[in-house]
Amino acid sequence: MTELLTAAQMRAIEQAAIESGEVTGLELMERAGRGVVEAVFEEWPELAETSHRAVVLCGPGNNGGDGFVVARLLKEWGWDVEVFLYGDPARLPSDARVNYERWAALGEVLPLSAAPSAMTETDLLVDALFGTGLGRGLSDEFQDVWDSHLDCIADGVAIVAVDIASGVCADSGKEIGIYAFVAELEVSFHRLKQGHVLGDRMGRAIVKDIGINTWQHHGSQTCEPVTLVCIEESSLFKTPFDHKYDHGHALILSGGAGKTGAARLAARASLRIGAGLVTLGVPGAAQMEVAGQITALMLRRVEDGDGLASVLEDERLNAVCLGPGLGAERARELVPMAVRAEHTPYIVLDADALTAFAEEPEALFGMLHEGCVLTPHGGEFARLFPDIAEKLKAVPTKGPAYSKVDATREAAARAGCVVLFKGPDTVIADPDGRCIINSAQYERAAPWLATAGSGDVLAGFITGLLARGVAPMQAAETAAWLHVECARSFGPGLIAEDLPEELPKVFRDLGL
Ligand SMILES: NC(=O)C1=CN([C@@H]2O[C@H](COP(=O)(O)OP(=O)(O)OC[C@H]3O[C@@H](n4cnc5c(N)ncnc54)[C@H](OP(=O)(O)O)[C@@H]3O)[C@@H](O)[C@H]2O)[C@H](O)CC1
Ligand SMILES: [K+]
Repeated sequence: MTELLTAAQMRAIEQAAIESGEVTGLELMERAGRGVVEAVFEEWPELAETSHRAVVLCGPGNNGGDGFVVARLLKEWGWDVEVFLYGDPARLPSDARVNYERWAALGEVLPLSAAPSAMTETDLLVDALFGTGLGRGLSDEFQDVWDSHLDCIADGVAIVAVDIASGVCADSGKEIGIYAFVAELEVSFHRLKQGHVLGDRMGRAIVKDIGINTWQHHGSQTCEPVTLVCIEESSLFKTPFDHKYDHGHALILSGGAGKTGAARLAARASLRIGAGLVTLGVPGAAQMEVAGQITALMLRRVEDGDGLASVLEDERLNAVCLGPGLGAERARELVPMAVRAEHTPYIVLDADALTAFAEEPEALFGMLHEGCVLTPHGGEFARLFPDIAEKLKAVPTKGPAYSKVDATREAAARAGCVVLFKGPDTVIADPDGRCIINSAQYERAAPWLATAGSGDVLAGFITGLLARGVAPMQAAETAAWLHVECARSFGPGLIAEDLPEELPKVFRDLGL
């Protein structure tokens, strides 16, 4: 399980490790600097072959301290290294100060204002200005250096950020202020921070171990760390002795004539992910249209709320999906029936089933229960949780900033069920605060997933897993992960119809 930490959690872990006597702060700083150099040579092997030039920008805290270690190690490697410091050396924290002195025995430290001219002729730029201690936006004093770093990017200079690019909030991934740096490579320590996978991050983040072995959970930390999705293949297995009813029966409600495509996509996805049976619930006017399009899927007429209530008396129907192509009016009538159905444990609400309650979200939340899963994209999220979306959208002036993790946790607590907030950084939270991120960034980037109907397929995947008896949180995370894997496996040219059809290949690759 890959944990992602906040700056406060990382500080608590570091503090606990130092207090336990396991390691000193100075040792951690040395390992951090060494990790950065190793990572640079792994990322750009040509830089390890001969000596080169480096410019190291150091800040006033321990991030700057790591920078002095990097400078010393590169110098010892035979490089030509120039170091620039923002701030007063006398005010550096003690470990950073020690490394400042160690560097000062080898070379000069110039003020940051002198850096731009050196930055025009470097092979490597090391951004060690600010890390997890970023408290506010960078002031105009940084403008020239920031402009020069843009020139470095344009010139193809290798740029590495120590921990995280300076000016980027480690908790939220948001840029604080206007002078946030960009780095091709970010080298974080012990664990990635939440900010490395939230937002539209550029570059690539990797983790270097700095020898902190124990997870010390501090009393001051109320939340367990967020993790990256980790799927359990065992929840997807079928045995030769299973009957189709052992894998549940999903009901996907469709909209009227001419609007049935989205529900059919969701239904196909539910079937492919392994629900034993999948039925489309359609109004009479759309029956012929749907009947002509389906084979393994079944069809039931669901005209209105009463019709749905009577269909749901069948206890074998254990998961219902409402939203894709449903239409707001039909959603307002059917959603209350579905969430209140006595024998139906699992409900997925997507698209129209969310938007239909934009005027009265509290009425919706009052009906929901722990078997429900909401799957909003950004727009739907803002309609249901306008105040939370407002906080998330606000331009931050200080760190740590309100993050998509904070927003999703707050939404799940308010709704009283699992909320899956879509994006390249899909965040999934349950009402207890458990939170997981499915990152489709870096090596898992899936740009072709942004296509019409892709969300309907995701809703169908979740519904299918719920029908199979997978618990809501795990169903949401497994579905989100498989959704990205299908897109990556198919590759360019992907359209939503391809996603369920790619699932057998993804399953085979998982060894199912
Ligand atoms: N956690 C670990 O295990 C290790 C972390 N290391 C490295 O240390 C940094 C975190 O160090 P820290 O000293 O806590 O924070 P920073 O270096 O990021 O920055 C703090 C100083 O910066 C000042 N600050 C903050 N924002 C601004 C700003 N916008 N403009 C100017 N100055 C700013 C802040 O001053 P204050 O006035 O706010 O108090 C501090 O002086 C972590 O990222 C790692 O790189 C270890 O070395 C290895 C182990
Ligand atoms: K940095």
